[in-house]
Amino acid sequence: MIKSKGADTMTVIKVAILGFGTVGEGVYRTIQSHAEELTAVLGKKVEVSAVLIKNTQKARNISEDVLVTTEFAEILRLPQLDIVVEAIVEREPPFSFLKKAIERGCHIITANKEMFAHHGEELLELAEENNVSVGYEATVAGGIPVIQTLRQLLNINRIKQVQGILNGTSNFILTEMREKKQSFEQALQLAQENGFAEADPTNDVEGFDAFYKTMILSRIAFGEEPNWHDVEREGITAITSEMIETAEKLGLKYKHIATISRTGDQIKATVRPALIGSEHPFYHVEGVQNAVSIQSDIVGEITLQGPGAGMFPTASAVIEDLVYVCKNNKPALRLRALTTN
Ligand SMILES: NC(=O)C1=CN([C@@H]2O[C@H](COP(=O)(O)OP(=O)(O)OC[C@H]3O[C@@H](n4cnc5c(N)ncnc54)[C@H](OP(=O)(O)O)[C@@H]3O)[C@@H](O)[C@H]2O)C=CC1
Ligand SMILES: N[C@@H](CC=O)C(=O)O
Repeated sequence: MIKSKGADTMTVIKVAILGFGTVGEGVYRTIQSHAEELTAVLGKKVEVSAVLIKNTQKARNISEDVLVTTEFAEILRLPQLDIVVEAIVEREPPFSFLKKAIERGCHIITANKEMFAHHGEELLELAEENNVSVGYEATVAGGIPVIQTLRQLLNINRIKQVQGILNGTSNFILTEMREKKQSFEQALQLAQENGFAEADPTNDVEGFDAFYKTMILSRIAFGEEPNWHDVEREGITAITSEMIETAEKLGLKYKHIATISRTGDQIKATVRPALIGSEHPFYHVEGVQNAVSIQSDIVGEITLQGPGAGMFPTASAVIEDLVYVCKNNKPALRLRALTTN
């Protein structure tokens, strides 16, 4: 049993969740299911005060004392608001919402990699000016704590290369096609039913989702991104069942792999399918699992693996960010400065 302080002497951390789909609902449920742990770690109770939605016709299982609204302005008018968690889709309106939240003095946490790849720098700068923190662990590799690993635990190591399976939907589809002989369409449908794929799965299967995640990782690992136009990006739509079967007979597997490396002052990245053999660290990474392999000068190679999408793995990343932003009540960490090899 976790010991917590007396509830009545405690102040409360008030949270708004923007979006109540797979991720938003997962965060809401996790704040409820892990209330005791949150209170023990933070010394304060965490309470969801408001949820932003779009469609008022959907039935939702949300407590009656939570403000459920389609108007972000209503959330901003709440008398106390400490953290805004964003789990919406696309760049706008999420970017505008988060800017307003920062200006109101809230810490922000986002799972929205498309928005963050485009506007992360602006949000980090604004957060610094407003003395609040930004959590974005859920933008890359679902439940794997790769951002905090790079940001907090590999500060002195000079990173040479980061490689990853960064899209859970693509890895899930390729695995289903190989192991269960499912068609691409059947596997995609299953990925959607499981909440892995985006509502519009184009970004997943055409490699854009992995591309955005790669650019976010590049900023953290190398302090900069390659020119987006120079990055070779390809999804998995050209891979047929026949190609997968032929590869399997040769002991090979198709995996969708992102690679970022630095040679001298140049950052290079590719996001594309690759045929790999059993010697590759990603050969046994199957289904919705993601993996990230980091090569750096002191430690050598580290590979992190875990669920790359889905309700609770993503909620895990958000909830750990919640603790991070509360404990680091100071300007957001600047991204890693470029070091020379
Ligand atoms: N699914 C996953 O495994 C992961 C997703 N992500 C990212 O998290 C974000 C959310 O993903 P996910 O939960 O899967 O998406 P969903 O499609 O399941 O949910 C999106 C939610 O956003 C709400 N919404 C959409 N537009 C607006 C708007 N203009 N104003 C208010 N609410 C809006 C929807 O409202 P309504 O319910 O009313 O329709 C819905 O509740 C995305 O950016 C995604 O890329 C990151 C990691 C993993
Ligand atoms: N649609 C994404 C969700 C997590 O980022 C994926 O499949 O990886």
